[in-house]
Amino acid sequence: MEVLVFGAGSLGSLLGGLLARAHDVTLVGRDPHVAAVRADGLRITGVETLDTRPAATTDATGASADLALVTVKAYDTGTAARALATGDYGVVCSLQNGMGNEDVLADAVDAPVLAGTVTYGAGLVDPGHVEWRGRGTITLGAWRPADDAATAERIAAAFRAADLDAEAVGDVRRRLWEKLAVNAAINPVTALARVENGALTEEPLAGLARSAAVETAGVARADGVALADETAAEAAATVAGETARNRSSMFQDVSRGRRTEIDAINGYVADRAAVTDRAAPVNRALAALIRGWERGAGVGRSGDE
Ligand SMILES: NC(=O)C1=CN([C@@H]2O[C@H](COP(=O)(O)OP(=O)(O)OC[C@H]3O[C@@H](n4cnc5c(N)ncnc54)[C@H](O)[C@@H]3O)[C@@H](O)[C@H]2O)C=CC1
Ligand SMILES: CC(C)(CO)C(=O)C(=O)O
Repeated sequence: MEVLVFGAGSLGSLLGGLLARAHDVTLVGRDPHVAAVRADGLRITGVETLDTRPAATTDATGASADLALVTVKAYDTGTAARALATGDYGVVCSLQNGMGNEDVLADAVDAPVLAGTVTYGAGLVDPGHVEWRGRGTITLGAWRPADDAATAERIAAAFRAADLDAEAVGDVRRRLWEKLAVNAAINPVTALARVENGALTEEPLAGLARSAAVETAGVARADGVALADETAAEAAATVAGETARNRSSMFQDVSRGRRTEIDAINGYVADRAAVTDRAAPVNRALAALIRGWERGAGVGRSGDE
């Protein structure tokens, strides 16, 4: 299968490098990483060590592939969608955190759209070198009713052919909302308190994280997705415990003075709450605090706004 990975950062480089074991992969990213991959190939270390040679480019204009995976940060999805719209793809699949990405892609591209959640962990350590930080699962599903479920099965099988753990599911919207509840609970709280994920398993932060997750579940239900309060709260608590020594991606972004994915996480929950006439004071406050930090830090909002 020809696979184009749009967003060759941490996750895109890991998945692209692993997929290159079985497929014809092109990474779309930025220099100096792309230049390093073109010159010397892509090195994966960590869980396994692997040297691969996917193709790499900084410009996807007019490209084509059987599958386009989208692995940019959520604030870059609009740019990715516009670039993909100039090409020809059999399927487009978002593997990003947060909500709203699939709708942006579906509005732009003339192809079936899949949504996915990923629990693999990755970090770009140097140009041409990605660290594989944790095994996980890729869960895929058709985004719109018109996006055939058999397509999700076929793409999950393509991941498995490259020895990745992947499954197709019929309830991908619920899976995305559950992951959203986890991220809404863990990411801003750890970023603001500057603590590892494990700090959310006890007070004084456990109650705050739980409130964010439960509130997200209520908004999901108002949006037509059956996510119980306790399922969301338990998912957040379980992930915080299982990733106790991790710094969440938002904590890492804030520590490095980089823009966060707050708009697609707590910001999305607060926006959907407003549309459905619900209050979401916890998510709204967390979003305001992180946006306030971004503004104070002068973190660029040059992406899609
Ligand atoms: N890193 C991880 O372990 C995981 C990340 N995720 C999610 O995956 C998404 C990506 O995360 P990361 O890989 O950590 O971010 P990242 O910032 O490391 O990678 C994104 C890459 O996309 C590139 N990019 C953005 N716009 C581009 C454009 N127009 N043309 C070419 N390249 C472009 C950036 O240069 C960057 O290298 C996020 O939504 C994140 O929440 C989900 C699960 C695990
Ligand atoms: C699940 C969690 C919270 C793990 O750190 C994550 O997805 C993130 O950091 O963005």
